[in-house]
Amino acid sequence: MLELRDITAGYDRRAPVVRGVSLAVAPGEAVGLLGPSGCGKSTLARVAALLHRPDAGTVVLDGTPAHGWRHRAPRAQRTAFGVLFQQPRLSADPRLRLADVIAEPLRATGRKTEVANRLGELGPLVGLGAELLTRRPHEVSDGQLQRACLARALVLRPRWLICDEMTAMLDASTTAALVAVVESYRRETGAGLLAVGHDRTLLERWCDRTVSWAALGTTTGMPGAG
Ligand SMILES: Nc1ncnc2c1ncn2[C@@H]1O[C@H](COP(=O)(O)OP(=O)(O)OP(=O)(O)O)[C@@H](O)[C@H]1O
Repeated sequence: MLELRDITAGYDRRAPVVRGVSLAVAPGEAVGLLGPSGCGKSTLARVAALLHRPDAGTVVLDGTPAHGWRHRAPRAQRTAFGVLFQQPRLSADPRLRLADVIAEPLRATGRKTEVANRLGELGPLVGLGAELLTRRPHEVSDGQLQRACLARALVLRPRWLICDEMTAMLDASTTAALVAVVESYRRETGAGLLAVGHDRTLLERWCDRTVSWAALGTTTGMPGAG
């Protein structure tokens, strides 16, 4: 179970963007979080993935409260998450070939020996052929780069996927392809999903249940901003 308990978070302690929000995702469950631009969804998604320390509240992973954030999170907790962001160009090192973007988490956790195998599995799964895997981010489209970022998110076989507007800049067919990859991974592994976005149709079709930001708690959300 991934539990967010009474989370308050933001960038200025005097004016948090997330206030007293609670949300739980059961193992294998897909939860959509729907809200307007600027309300704080991404901030909450980053808290859930242990990438942003909340000002107050607790993230509980399978009964164990998280204490460290980012690189200070225990490896077992950090690697339990695969995270996919809206803008792949901000999250992929521009100097790396796509194969190395995908393999980065394996190398960072001392699992170099698995690189060739995992690339052989994940490249075809996300629709990236051998030639594309040799290119750098500036030599591929946003959709191709997002496919690589999805493969990177899956490479350590996470128990939880956090997708923050992962398809916002993609066309309908790439969106469908990436959602299908996530769903086949979840069927195979039983991973849970928190998908954040503002596209109600997509989230309702994709997820077991969809909650709206307004129903989650008291926030200082700024509808229409951002
Ligand atoms: N690094 C930051 N420093 C300061 N303020 C930030 C930072 N990141 C986000 N914010 C502010 O926090 C608020 C919530 O941002 P957040 O990205 O969580 O919203 P969101 O609901 O995901 O929006 P969108 O759908 O537009 O991505 C916004 O008002 C935003 O300007």
